[in-house]
Amino acid sequence: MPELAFFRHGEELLRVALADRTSVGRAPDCDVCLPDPALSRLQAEVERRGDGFVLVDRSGRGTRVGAEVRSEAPLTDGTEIALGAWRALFRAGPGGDDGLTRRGGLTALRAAGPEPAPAARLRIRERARERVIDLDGDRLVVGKDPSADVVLDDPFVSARHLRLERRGARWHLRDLGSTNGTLVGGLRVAEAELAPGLAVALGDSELVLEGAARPRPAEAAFEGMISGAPALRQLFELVERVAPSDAAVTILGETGTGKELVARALHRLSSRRDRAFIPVNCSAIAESLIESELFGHEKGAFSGADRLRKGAFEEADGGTIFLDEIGELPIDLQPKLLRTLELGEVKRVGASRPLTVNVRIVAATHRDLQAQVRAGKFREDLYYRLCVVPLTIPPLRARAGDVGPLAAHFLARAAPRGLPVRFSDEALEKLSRYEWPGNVRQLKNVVQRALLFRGQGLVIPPSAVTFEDARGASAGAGDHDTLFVRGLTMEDLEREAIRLSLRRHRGKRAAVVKELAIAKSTVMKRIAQWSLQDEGRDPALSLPDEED
Ligand SMILES: Nc1ncnc2c1ncn2[C@@H]1O[C@H](COP(=O)(O)OP(=O)(O)OP(=O)(O)O)[C@@H](O)[C@H]1O
Repeated sequence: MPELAFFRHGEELLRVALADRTSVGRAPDCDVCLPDPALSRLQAEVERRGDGFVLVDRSGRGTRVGAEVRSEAPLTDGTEIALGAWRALFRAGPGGDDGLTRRGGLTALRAAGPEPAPAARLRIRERARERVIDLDGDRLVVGKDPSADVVLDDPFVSARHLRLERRGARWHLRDLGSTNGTLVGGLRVAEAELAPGLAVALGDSELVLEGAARPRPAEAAFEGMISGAPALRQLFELVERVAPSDAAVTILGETGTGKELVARALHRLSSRRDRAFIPVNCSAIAESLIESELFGHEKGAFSGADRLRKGAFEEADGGTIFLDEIGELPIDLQPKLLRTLELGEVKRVGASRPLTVNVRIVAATHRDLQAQVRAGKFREDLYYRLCVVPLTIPPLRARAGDVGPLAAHFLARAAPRGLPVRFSDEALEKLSRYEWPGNVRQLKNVVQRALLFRGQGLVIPPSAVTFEDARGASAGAGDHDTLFVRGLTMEDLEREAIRLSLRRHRGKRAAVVKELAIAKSTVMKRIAQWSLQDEGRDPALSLPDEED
């Protein structure tokens, strides 16, 4: 179910499931009341529109969504909303019945059957009295009425004030329309997931959940990344450790292993998280344009440069630049990048003076960079500057056990709303025997195709699981501009064409419309239909219509 997760000082304090309309503001009658003087009484509302959610500012001053202050903004998975000292993160749909659950800061595989619920207790503070009860059942009502499961002798508590409900290993609370409201961590809430240790205030009384599963703050940063494999979990821990520093990180791994997801997690876990994350794919830009793409150009610097253009480094100032496919960076440009790394300076093409920038560099490559150095294609000094912290993502074939959970995850995301499709045991077997040259990206494509090929049934047979030729639809190095058509439907092709174009143009819809010569309304419709909103851009800064 779509939800907003609320963070204060980096700690996730509560989650609120989104109804058709959820109000957020300072006033006590908001669904989520944030007692923050920087906010209006009614700051914003999150409204369901069609299949998606939109944030509508009600303060008249705009609400910060991602990097910009907006009066209205569609929300995509991972979009951040700044609310005074609070941050809210929109999650389109947390792992539910796809066999996955989040634990220990990461999305982790549930071994078999439902996640065992840790023994939870409820500490009840009522004026001078304090007691602790075990939460044995699945739900209980708290109120003044003698029929309530927990009866409070408090004149400011309503007869049936709130309900606590267990969902898997977690506890949710719902205010039952109480007169004086329910406050969690100082927020007035209608419905929220409870973090253990956090006080729930009702009237003059307080409830504290103890001993239940606690979501860790880093969880949001790895949003969308699935793994039960020990190697990947160790990597996640390393990411958490190096993220706060400004050290240059290079992520090594085959194509489609999730290098960009890790780069985004590094950014989200750093103090730069509220600034820009700018991805640049060095293999997707013509060699003649890379310098201006990275460093910008002055007006008139070359023919066609009819206006000044800031480069990616300037755009990323204060934030993070992600140099994907760094192994493809032309050798003659490498000294310029080295200079930027050493001095924090960039010089626009055609400029006489450099500019100072403060950018954290995260690079990635599927190539063996050391071999590139030996072959004279990559400068050794640049290699050492970039690889201060090398992070290696193992290929999918080396992560036994990840294929099943990932397939279930992608299936749940791709299946029409509420359709309980699943892979047959034979289909799963076929998936787990495959070598996955295109790694997780290829698996995602295979799952989407299997869904289309399954016919009418709810159980996907092995015949619907088809693989592309050895290189795969997206499996080759630097093949973002190439489509392999064998086994693809027209719909697959259209989706891939739009997806690749979005990646090439860093998510800019107007550029996609121009490049593909498709009507803007069609492009927007397809992006929504196939959930491509995040392609080519940082979801946290996702502002779909703004730049067009
Ligand atoms: N562990 C994971 N859990 C869920 N999705 C994943 C995971 N790893 C990768 N993906 C998905 O696989 C696709 C490829 O990931 P990503 O673009 O980060 O790979 P990459 O290594 O940067 O690829 P390339 O080298 O081709 O740029 C994306 O759709 C991403 O969301």
